[in-house]
Amino acid sequence: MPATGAPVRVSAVSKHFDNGLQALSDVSLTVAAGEFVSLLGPSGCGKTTLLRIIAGLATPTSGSVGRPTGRHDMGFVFQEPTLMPWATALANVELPLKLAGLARSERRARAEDALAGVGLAGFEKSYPRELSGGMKMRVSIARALVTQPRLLLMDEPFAALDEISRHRLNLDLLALWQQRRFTAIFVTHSVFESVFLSQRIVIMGTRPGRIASELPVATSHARDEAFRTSADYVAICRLASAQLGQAMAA
Ligand SMILES: Nc1ncnc2c1ncn2[C@@H]1O[C@H](COP(=O)(O)OP(=O)(O)OP(=O)(O)O)[C@@H](O)[C@H]1O
Repeated sequence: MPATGAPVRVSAVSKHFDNGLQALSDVSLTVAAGEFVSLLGPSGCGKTTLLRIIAGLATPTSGSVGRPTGRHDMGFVFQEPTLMPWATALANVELPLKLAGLARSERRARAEDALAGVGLAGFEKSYPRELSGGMKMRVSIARALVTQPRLLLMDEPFAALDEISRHRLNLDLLALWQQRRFTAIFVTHSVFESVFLSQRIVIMGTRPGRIASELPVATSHARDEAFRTSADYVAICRLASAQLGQAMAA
């Protein structure tokens, strides 16, 4: 039985780098257990810095973060799939379980399940060089989900993919989220992607990086391909674009 999502609370976080640059100013954000939230903003507004602070990969200069603390509670997907080129898809997905000391037979079974969950059954023995960009990203997602994390952090995971692959991965990610209900925080530059995927969009502005506004994606439309051409989608994209424009102008 997969674990359910865990809440995240970011309280008054600021971040100054050693070179004097202030990347984040007084950021507070609560993400409910099982919620899907996008961080949307222009380049340099501190999205990655905020995600790294939430992940515990960077420390805030002031403020605090509450997140699940178990060893396997968090999965991370980066823009680059960061796979080991010398290892098969299966071995790549097994890695977190191997590091955790799971027995070979169990980790193999769980990694096979995770690969099947992202539509890659039959590709267990493939090497990264034999896979398309979209398939490599699927392996990366399977590796992040193989420990059944309660929180999945994603930093522009689909930005380097062609539009068709990106749309397909959007749908597959949503299907995984609907099955497992992990909490998801998704960084993107794309208004369209943020509206398609999330329940709430947190819009960030620059100089210094901060939260400018929040927009609930209020729709009862199913998140399928038809949503992309629905009146709700178009209206919410328009609102998100306007708020992003305001955040960048402020
Ligand atoms: N280690 C660091 N030292 C100094 N400045 C940094 C460091 N890491 C990031 N920055 C700066 O902090 C600011 C925020 O960077 P960050 O990568 O979080 O933004 P972002 O919104 O994720 O941008 P992008 O969308 O381009 O990835 C930028 O001005 C960046 O140059």
